Amino acid sequence: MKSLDHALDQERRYHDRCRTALAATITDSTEQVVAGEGVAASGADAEALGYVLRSRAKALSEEPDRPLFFGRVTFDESSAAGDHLGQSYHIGRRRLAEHPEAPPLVVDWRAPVSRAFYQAGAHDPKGVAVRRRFGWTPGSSGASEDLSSLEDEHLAAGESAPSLTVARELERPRVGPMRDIAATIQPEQDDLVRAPLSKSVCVQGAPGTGKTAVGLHRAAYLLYTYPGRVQRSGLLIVGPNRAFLQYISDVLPSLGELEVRQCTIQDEIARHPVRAQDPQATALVKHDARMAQVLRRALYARVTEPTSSVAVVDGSYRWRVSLDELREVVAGVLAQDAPYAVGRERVRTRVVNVVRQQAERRAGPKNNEWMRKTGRSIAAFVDSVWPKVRPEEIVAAVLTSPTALAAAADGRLTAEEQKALLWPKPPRSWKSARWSDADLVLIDEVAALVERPPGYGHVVIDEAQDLSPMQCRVLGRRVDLGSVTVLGDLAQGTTPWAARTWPEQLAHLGKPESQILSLTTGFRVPATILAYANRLLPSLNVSVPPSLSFRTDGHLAVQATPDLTRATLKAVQSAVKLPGSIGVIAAPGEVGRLQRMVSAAGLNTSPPRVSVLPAATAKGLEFDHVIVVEPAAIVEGDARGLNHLYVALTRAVTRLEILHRRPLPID
Ligand SMILES: Nc1ncnc2c1ncn2[C@@H]1O[C@H](COP(=O)(O)OP(=O)(O)OP(=O)(O)O)[C@@H](O)[C@H]1O
Repeated sequence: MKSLDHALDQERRYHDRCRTALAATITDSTEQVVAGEGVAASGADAEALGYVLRSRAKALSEEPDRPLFFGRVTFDESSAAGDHLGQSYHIGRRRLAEHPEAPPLVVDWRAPVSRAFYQAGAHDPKGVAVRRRFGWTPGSSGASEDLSSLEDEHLAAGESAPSLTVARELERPRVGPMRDIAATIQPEQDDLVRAPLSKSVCVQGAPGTGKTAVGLHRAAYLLYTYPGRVQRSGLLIVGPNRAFLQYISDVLPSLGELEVRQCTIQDEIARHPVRAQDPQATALVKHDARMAQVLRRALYARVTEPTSSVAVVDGSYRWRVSLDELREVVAGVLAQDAPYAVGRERVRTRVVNVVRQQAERRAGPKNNEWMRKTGRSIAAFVDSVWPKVRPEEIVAAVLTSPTALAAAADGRLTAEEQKALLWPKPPRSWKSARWSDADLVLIDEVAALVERPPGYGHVVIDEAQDLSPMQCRVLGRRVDLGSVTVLGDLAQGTTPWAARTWPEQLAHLGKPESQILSLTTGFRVPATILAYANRLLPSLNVSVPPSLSFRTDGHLAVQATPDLTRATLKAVQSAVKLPGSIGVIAAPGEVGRLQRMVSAAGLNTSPPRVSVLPAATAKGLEFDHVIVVEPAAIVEGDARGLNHLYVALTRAVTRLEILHRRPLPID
């Protein structure tokens, strides 16, 4: 006991030293902003240097006050310890040193040396003699006295026991947004987080296995490990909805990464406001991969064969390009399969070149100005064979004109599917069209055929099972040359087009080479609740590896009641007496009424602890207490109703209460 107290005291003193170093770093960075502007060679350099220093000072000062390390590894004298023989390192969310050249007091969790902290085990200690985990008072703002416990594993001596610190962290009540898991990343998660930038991975993971956490930590890892490449090419995180983005919004900033774009797929393609909603039959056709071919045909139907030769007046000369030559030019450019806008310019350039050859034979070399002028003089010809188009115009034509649609969709869509696509009341022109969500996906498809969109170096896609083939294409073309981290669970597919297999989804994303891996240890849902939810799996028509829960705690109650409203109110009233967040999940039609009831009963605390929501919105979120109201109503009226219920049941961190009046749709 005495030696433990002594060790704790030593570590608290070390933490004091780290705090002093951090305070000095913040002061230094702020001073450097001023000094940096003075030392730069030119105004532009000063601007650039000032920007870097200001960003660093801002990032440091915006970091929350919190403990500066969470772990420590001490290497042994074996060859497995490599360069770190006998060394000891504290590990935290950011590197800390007393001055830039000094050895670090704390190493960043993403540094190569930290890997041993996450990966070492008694079966393979990786040169680690002792792994130490620190226990801090929950919510600590980093006062050294808050260091309340430490736990040592003597790995080299073959000692291995489940960590109490990790278990405590997993069982902590969840209030507010998602937390980072840098202190407790598990080995199978760490492998995914640290996969090289060039590698595309697809993670199939049961509810609560940490897919979202892994995706966010992978983003932070890539930014740290490949700073130039990733920042230059850009990193994008795509989530299913606003509530989810809000929920995850604190994780990257808490890991020191403030500037990553996190958005929904709708945000990424929001060229117009969404002002219409498609019937499901229509949306299903619009989201089908065959629409890509239909739209391509519709776009290239605008390209027509030249019908007469072209004459160019050039001072006293008159040059001619024959019909055969023009046809050859257009056919040649079409065969190159370049983006539509590039093709249009190539037609112009090639015709100009034909004219130039004639002109140079007769009148000597021609300069760029001559080329530009000649290009302008054949504008009418270019417009006639390869007209300028707006993507909206092409989509509107397909949705308005049965003949244009039939020509583009012949052999691809059935007559019934074509009928489902046509607008019941077409707008006067595309400019006054009321676009739906799916229409924006179609517009993006055409826009990318016209001109390639700028891409990202890496895209992390969460809840990827829910993307339609056409949405996959939206993201795929934005990461054409980069890599992806695809995260999802086929069993949680709730959209009408949700994927049934990963290879299919990856093909739509244009990343068929991605390695498919699974996470099978659940960190959210306690074993009893998971076992109950898993009874739905055989009915979900997907093949997913079984998962096991890390958590043995938890409480499950299933209650039949004649009065659902009263029972829900009572359940919420009892839940608010316990710590943690509360989620009431019900059929969409019931949500408004239950929300009003919760407000009327004065159960809305500030910050709010009770959320009433449908399963689709609860996706990706978690609550300490979940109250699922009338499972039969959640299931009915939706082809993926059982998947919605599976999502609802697997949001619970500690307690799940199921209230029902009708028979349960669970065997
Ligand atoms: N290694 C870990 N240490 C501590 N907490 C963890 C760890 N891995 C996951 N968690 C926690 O488990 C919970 C579930 O994680 P997460 O939301 O990332 O899972 P998921 O697989 O995306 O779930 P779902 O499919 O249901 O959306 C979160 O609270 C997360 O912080």
